[in-house]
Amino acid sequence: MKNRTLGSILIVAGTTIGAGMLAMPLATAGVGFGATLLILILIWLLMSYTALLFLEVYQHHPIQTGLAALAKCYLGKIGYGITGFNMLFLMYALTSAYISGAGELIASTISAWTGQSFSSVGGVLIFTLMGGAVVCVGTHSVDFFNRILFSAKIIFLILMLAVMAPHIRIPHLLTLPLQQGLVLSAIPIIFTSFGFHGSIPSIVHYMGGHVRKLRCVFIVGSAIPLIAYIFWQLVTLGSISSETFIGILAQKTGLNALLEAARTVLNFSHVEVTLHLFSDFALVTSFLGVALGLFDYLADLFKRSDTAKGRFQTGVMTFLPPLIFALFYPNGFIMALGFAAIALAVLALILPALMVWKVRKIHQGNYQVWGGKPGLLLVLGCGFAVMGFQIDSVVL
Ligand SMILES: N[C@@H](Cc1ccccc1)C(=O)O
Repeated sequence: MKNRTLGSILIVAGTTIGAGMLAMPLATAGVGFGATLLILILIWLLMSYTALLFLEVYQHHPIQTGLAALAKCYLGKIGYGITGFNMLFLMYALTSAYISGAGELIASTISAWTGQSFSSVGGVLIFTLMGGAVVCVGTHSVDFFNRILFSAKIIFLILMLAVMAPHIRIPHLLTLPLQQGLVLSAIPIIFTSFGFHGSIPSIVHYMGGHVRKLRCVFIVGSAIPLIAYIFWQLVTLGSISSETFIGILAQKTGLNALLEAARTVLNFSHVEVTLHLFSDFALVTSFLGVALGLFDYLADLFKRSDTAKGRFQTGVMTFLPPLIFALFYPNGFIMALGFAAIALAVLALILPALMVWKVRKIHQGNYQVWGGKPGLLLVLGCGFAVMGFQIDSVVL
């Protein structure tokens, strides 16, 4: 059983650390390290708190119950519909982000190899065909690739932090926030980076619903990304001055801006290569997990058969909408991660707060998360605030 606890902690940390992390320095370039650190800690507290709220709900249900079924039980048909819609929206937005991010990386690699500029449209098509094929072939192939890539992601994360650490310059970390607006628009991206809540049902199931162990899994599993993100922000904001970063962001967008900043400032090829490889692994592992979830969800929703023809049809439904998004918005990586925050705010904040509100009226459970009604109201308020910040940054 001990192994399962450790395994679950790693699943939580592994699902959380992903492509959102790559967008973080781009979103916080003008925010300054101090403010970023505060936001990271607050969002971690919020996200681990709501994972515990889900646990409080689960103690009254069989461990195989899914999120939508829980919502139906406490929030009726409307709650069920809203949850299902937001799950789809979240998975589509994330898959779109991963496809456009990976397309950019592939295009920049091919350009560097051939010495000729290769458009990100080509990169997007190559990635969708390859990644889509792996997912359509089935869960076994995803599991196989994921194990290797997951280990590579963690190794390269540590390696990348180590090679970038000597380049930290303290004055860069002391820069104060430039504009309040930048802080607000960075929040949805950081928020998405702490998301893992879609995996809560499978982890509760895997751990047999053991509340004490699951508490540890969610707290420790989400604290590992917090530590990784703090170091990541230290090395990126510490080695690249915010003026340089903003200057580069004005010319280039998305992931290429991050790589370009590393190239101009750090000027060491091994740093750039490590950063590039980490980005590849982070994108691909996030993509496989989320795209497989979306594929299975659609297959179930539209009752597609498990034959080659049925899987092909589901594959088209899974990948065509994100592909169209990535083709229309070649630099849509950050934009799509921001949109994901809207659906995640519903699923990871508003939904658990409302469910626990109802649960406490109906049942007398053994396990009750600390904080009472003010805690739940605060979570609800944060949910609407995150949605508001994202909508605001799109509209302005
Ligand atoms: N945290 C993930 C995104 C994610 C959000 C919600 C659920 C699952 C995954 C990332 O950074 O890529």
